[in-house]
Amino acid sequence: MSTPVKKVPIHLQSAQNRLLIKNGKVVNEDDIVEEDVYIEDGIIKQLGRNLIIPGGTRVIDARGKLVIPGGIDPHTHFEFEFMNTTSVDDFYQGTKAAVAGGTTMIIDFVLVKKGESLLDSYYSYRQKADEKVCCDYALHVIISYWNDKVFDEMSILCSEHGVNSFKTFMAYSFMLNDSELYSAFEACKKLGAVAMVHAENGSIVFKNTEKLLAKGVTGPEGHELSRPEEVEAEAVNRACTIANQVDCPLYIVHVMSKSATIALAQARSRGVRVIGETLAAALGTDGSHCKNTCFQHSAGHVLSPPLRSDPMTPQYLMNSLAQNDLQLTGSDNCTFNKSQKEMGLNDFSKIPNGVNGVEDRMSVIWEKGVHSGLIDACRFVAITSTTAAKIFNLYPRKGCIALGSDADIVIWNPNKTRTISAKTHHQAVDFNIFEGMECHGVPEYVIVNGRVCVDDEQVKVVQGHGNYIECPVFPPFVYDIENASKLKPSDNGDANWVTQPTQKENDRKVCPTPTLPESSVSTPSCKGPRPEGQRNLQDSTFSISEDLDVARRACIKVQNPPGGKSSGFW
Ligand SMILES: NC(=O)NCCC(=O)O
Ligand SMILES: [Zn+2]
Repeated sequence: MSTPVKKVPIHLQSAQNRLLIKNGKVVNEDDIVEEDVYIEDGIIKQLGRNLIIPGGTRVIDARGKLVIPGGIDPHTHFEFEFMNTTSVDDFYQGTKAAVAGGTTMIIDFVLVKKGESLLDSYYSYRQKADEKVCCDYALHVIISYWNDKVFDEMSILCSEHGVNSFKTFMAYSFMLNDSELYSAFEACKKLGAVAMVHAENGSIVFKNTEKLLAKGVTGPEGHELSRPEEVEAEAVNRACTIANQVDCPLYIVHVMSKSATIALAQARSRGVRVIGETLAAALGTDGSHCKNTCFQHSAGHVLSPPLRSDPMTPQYLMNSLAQNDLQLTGSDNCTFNKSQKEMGLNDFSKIPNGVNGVEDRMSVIWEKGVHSGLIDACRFVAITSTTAAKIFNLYPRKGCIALGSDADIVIWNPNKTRTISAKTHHQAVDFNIFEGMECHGVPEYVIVNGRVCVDDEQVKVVQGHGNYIECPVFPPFVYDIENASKLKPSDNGDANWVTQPTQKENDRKVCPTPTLPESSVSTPSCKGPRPEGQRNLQDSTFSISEDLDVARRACIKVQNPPGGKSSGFW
């Protein structure tokens, strides 16, 4: 006989799904507004001061803190079968770590082995991920070979499965040649999908590797020697040329060097529609690990393209993000334990490529970008969340704090610090490339689809809480720039595209007509019966008193945040 579950009265059931974030500064990519955020059933339902909210709502006081859109990491490789092994962060541990660090959505890559079906590979990823993910996720699909059937399957993935992006490789054994890249980009253009590319000249890497090994260079230092900056920059330039020939917008993953950034910026200035992503790894570490004589340490930093030995690279990349020469950041989280890295003990080309970053990306970018004064909080939001949402056609559902948007929100305390360590991180991997880095900026609360999954720094994720998110084709921000620039989140909670409101309408949204003081409409308790074994998800302390005048005074829209406004991505 199964255990009976007590029924909860309907009004108490929904109280568990209500949340009010009070007194914080809401940061979007284009402004900072002092306003409260009311969430119900996973959706942002009200914004402003002195909101009328139902009794029993949990209240989180965000005074002195920033309320930002949850991070979107557009580049992870969880349980990725690669270089004769499998990455150790799976969809549970990987998304748990993501949430712990303030990322509320990830986009992973479906590995399609040469000759295998794209659809079958997609189904197998869905099967692996759906039951494990702690936050929402979407999927890019890898194109590792080319023929007509590949196009047919791409088309089905786009029309029936919400895939709107395909990644090609110019390196590794599954790289495409130029004519295959041409066909793959042409296909993306036809389908309205985002073409993505890993840009390194794989043929040169192969020849260099042979030469280095023959000369007896077998240690991890051989990794960067075999893939120097110009090998990355050449591929960036070639990929831009091919994409431009077929008039296909292009997304270059993990731009890791000055030379590659310059090649990308030059292409952009010629009018090529190319988007550049860089990594937390490249912004937070430099190539100094190459000089380390400890194999584990050096091998732990091996990824492709490599971290660069030029120590100015991280700052150069951050400046490029500030100036919009690069547009967004990912982690490329693809983690291997020390024992797996040892597969390359006698041959650097056998060290599984990949590092961590999904948990620490937000903190590292805050530290190196905002705390160091190179970017403002708005640009931080753009490069960690909003731009990814726009590119993959999820905006304004994701990537912003607006009426009708998903309640994927982080309460960010810029005054707290934490020190990164493999001993305390939530990832499965036994190494952390940011070990010992002190970061200002701590995600104190992380709300995923309306549920508090980091609660006063305590991680309380639920396996399977995340959903697969379908990404529609033809993202306006990639394919229809003129119209996209007129679009913004709706004012009525519909999360649909609407034209820009007038300033008056905007002010109304920001400062709704003051109503009764909150203390007179809220119930100072949310405790009540709940089903056996089920916690009230939104239980917490409740602040009763709030002075109306203070609340009114606090309703200030910051039009020009310090450090300047952030810009668009073309
Ligand atoms: N980047 C890396 O070294 N590993 C993951 C696979 C890839 O994206 O190249
Ligand atoms: Zn990758």
